[in-house]
Amino acid sequence: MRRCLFRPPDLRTPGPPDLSGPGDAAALDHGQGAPMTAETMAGATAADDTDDDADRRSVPRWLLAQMRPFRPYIALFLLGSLAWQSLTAAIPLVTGLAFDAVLDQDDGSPDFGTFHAIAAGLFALVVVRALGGIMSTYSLESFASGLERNARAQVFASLLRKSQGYFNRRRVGDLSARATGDAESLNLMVSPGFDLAVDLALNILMPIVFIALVDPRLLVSPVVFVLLFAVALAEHGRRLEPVSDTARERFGDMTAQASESIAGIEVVGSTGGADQERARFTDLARAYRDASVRQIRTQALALSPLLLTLATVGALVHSVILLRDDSLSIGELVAVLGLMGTLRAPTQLASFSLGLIYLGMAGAQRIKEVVDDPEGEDERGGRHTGPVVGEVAMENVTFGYEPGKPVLRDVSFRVAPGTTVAIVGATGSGKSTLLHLLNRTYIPDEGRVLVDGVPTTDWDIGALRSRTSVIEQDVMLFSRSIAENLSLGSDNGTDRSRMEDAARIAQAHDFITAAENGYDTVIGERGVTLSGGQRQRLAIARALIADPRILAVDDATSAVDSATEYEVQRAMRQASDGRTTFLVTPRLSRIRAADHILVLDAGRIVDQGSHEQLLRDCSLYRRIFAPYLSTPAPGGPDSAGAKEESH
Ligand SMILES: Nc1ncnc2c1ncn2[C@@H]1O[C@H](COP(=O)(O)OP(=O)(O)OP(=O)(O)O)[C@@H](O)[C@H]1O
Repeated sequence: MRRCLFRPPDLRTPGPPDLSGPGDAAALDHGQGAPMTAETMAGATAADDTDDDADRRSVPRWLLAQMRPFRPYIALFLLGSLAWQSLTAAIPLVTGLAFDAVLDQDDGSPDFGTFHAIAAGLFALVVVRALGGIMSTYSLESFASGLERNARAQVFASLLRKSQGYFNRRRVGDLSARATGDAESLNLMVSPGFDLAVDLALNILMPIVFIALVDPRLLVSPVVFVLLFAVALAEHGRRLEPVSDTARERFGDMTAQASESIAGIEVVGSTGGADQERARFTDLARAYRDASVRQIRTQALALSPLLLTLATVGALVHSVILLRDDSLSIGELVAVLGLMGTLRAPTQLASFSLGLIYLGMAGAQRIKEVVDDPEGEDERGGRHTGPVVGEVAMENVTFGYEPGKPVLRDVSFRVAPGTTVAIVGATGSGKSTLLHLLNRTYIPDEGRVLVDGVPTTDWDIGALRSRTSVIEQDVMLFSRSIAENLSLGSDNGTDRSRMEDAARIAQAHDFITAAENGYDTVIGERGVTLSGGQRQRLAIARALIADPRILAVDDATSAVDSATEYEVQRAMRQASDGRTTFLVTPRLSRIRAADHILVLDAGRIVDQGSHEQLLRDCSLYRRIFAPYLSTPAPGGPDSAGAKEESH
């Protein structure tokens, strides 16, 4: 082979997608642009209506669409390969002429003049062949890495568009395996997979053309070989397809398990579940290894090398017969055997090439499942934009994470802008779920959520979310600088003074500036770790930078010490000032101070009103707060976890 392009997959370190470069940017645009998306989306919708086989058949079409932007690279690659292969096939022929010039002259004396001319020609052939090789290698590598990068970028972009419900139903590790390992399998499919396949095709075509030039009668052996080879290869591919699919799926399972264990490492450690996790991972790693070994074993069982040996013996016998009849010269015999020899390397590598192509197809299938899957696309978003004032209402809202299992039932309320609304209820009654409907993290199954009188499904998602902030129970911070974490998703985030103002309100400025690099301190992996209270205050600051009109706070301060809790509560109070605030909190003082309180019981609003009203009229509310009130109410304490403030 002219190049050694294959790098074992496990030795390669895929870098981050490089989106630079004009040609590549165009390619990426094409990969995600309207015409192709429409086409592929249409394909996906059709595929949903048909069976798995139909979906599998559409994978080559999807792949072709992905390859279309790389047509110039493909053309250069084919041209370079053609130059390489035709000149490689010509060399034995020219060498044969050199033999004839020296050995096979009628007068018995060698013709050195012709010999030197042929030698010079050979040198020129070798130089041109080398240039062809360089051109094809460069084009192929650009094509392969561009395809991988585009696929990766498409998976990532597509995941960012999916709704929360989509992720609830899938394993994060499996999804990231699609953006990494499966995208890489596309690269390997092209280089060296396609490269070897093109070599194979040209290496079969060229010798046949040149053998026909020597003597058409000698075509018998190679043509019979080609026909049998094609049949053997088709059968081989049929066996490779399912094992390749399984290998990619096992890779996804293994990655999903690894990422879940690492994400939950705290729980794994604290529950002593490390051995269990290790055993589970070992099982999945073994399943992946077994699937890969099965794939390679299937690859190795190709018949083509045996067929080639038989064909070469056939060509030799045939040539010797023709030589005896004086129909063939020694030089022609040398040329024919040389041409048959050029078939060896690609024939041996045919099953390897096919294996990579099938692995790439399996990877493409898994990538396509994400990219073309309309499920979870947040497409019910409308076009309504405009400033959010902050009036919020729910009208007969019913919602469940799974069909037929409603978590919220027939929820209705309406609050004016600037109202602070506390939501109380037993654990699991749907308090956090209600918050998630406000910024359309989820969409109700029935009924409507209205912001300023407009259903959230009619709002432009960006316009709605830019002025609606949710502070989650579990604060997610990225391993980036504090400043980058604070400015996440906010147009105002780059303004340092605004950021500092928000951090002051959130009671976070002091501990941020006390860190070695202040706002540029990197959190997590490579930087400092933060306490639960500090993380919460950063989340509050992050929410405030966006200057939201609607603030939803899922407050779980019970996990922090009382001094920190005091800081967090102070921050929460200031944050809600002048904003429509929805508050899920265990702090009685915060609930009592709310303008409006919703009492949830098993997903239904059983009562709503002010603290005094509810104490008077709502028995559930009284039961919840009985332990903290001077006059105990009948029924005893409830599990809502409300507690009196310590400061
Ligand atoms: N992502 C999810 N997928 C499926 N079910 C969920 C999901 N999140 C919550 N649930 C279920 O919905 C129900 C309500 O959960 P939710 O978190 O809204 O209750 P909550 O009142 O906020 O509880 P807590 O006070 O314990 O935080 C629970 O039965 C819960 O198991």
